[in-house]
Amino acid sequence: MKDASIQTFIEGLPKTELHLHIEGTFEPELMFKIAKRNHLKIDYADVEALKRAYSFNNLQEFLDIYYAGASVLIKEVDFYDLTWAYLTKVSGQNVKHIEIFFDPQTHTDRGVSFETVLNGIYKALKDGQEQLGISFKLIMNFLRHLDEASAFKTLEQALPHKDKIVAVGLDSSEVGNPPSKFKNVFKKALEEGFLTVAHAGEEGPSEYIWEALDLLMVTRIDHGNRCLDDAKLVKRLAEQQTPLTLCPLSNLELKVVRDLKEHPLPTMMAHGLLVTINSDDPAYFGGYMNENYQGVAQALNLSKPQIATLAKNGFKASWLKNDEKQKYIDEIDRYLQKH
Ligand code: HPA
Ligand SMILES: [Zn+2]
Repeated sequence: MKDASIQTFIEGLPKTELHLHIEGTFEPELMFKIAKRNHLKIDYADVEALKRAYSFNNLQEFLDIYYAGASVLIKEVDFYDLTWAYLTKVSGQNVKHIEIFFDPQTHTDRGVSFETVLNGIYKALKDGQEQLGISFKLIMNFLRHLDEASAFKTLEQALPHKDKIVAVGLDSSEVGNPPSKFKNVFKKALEEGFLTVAHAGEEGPSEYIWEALDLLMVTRIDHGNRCLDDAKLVKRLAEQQTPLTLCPLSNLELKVVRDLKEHPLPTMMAHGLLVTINSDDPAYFGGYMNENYQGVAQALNLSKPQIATLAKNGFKASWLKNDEKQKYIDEIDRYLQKH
């Protein structure tokens, strides 16, 4: 049974989203609509058949379906509609600030121009800021299963758009593609003034988290579950308050955890780590922000103060200015007192 008061508490809480792949918000209904208007075929007969395929044993099985889905995005308006659908969804969940990923190589490798992708996403984000009051930062991810030369080419394409892209990150197939593979391109990105983040320790070992910190100079670790294998690493992350962007429902669906009751979140909180809740690829993993909070709150029996701490961590871990962070943190404290 869901605790109604916890659910209502989560729904009303001001929230951030710091780990979200915009291509992972592609709902089957919209996918079929866009495929149709682009005269493209999807391998599944209908929405229901496609949804039945969303059953994964690991990250790679998910990625294969995720890249196939993204392949019907062709025009700027497609990227706009994708992003706008996400924004309207999370606007209804009281999400106030987002720092989200896009994967240019998924599209440029199919012949879609970098600007088509970027402009569609960016225009929707601007409209979302004006019409829905959601502030945003945009992060460009390199696909780690491709080589560093391809990442360099992508970085070159981003250089005229520093006004729109604030950071670079690293995603896709983790095991066998360590952060060190991309140290030169991240060095160049840092010299160009981009912030850096990286997926590390989702399926890959704790060594990859060390590499992300020491070679890619990341300001946040995306996932980071495996840090708990290494006490020295946990100490470092806690001392530096390096944020971890956790994604509970993603971890469950990709079998990173067997059950949400076994999620490492409480252990991480007990170690003083700055952990945040995020949705990763909500169209594929069965839930947006409220559902991710609700999932861990219920499975781990979290209290309202603990849930409020997670929401405050989201603002602390963001790249908002300090006074903006404080404004939301104060708002959450007042909200907690009233509820
Ligand atoms: O969870 C993820 N991990 C790695 N790459 C990804 N690309 C989309 N989602 C993910
Ligand atoms: Zn991710």
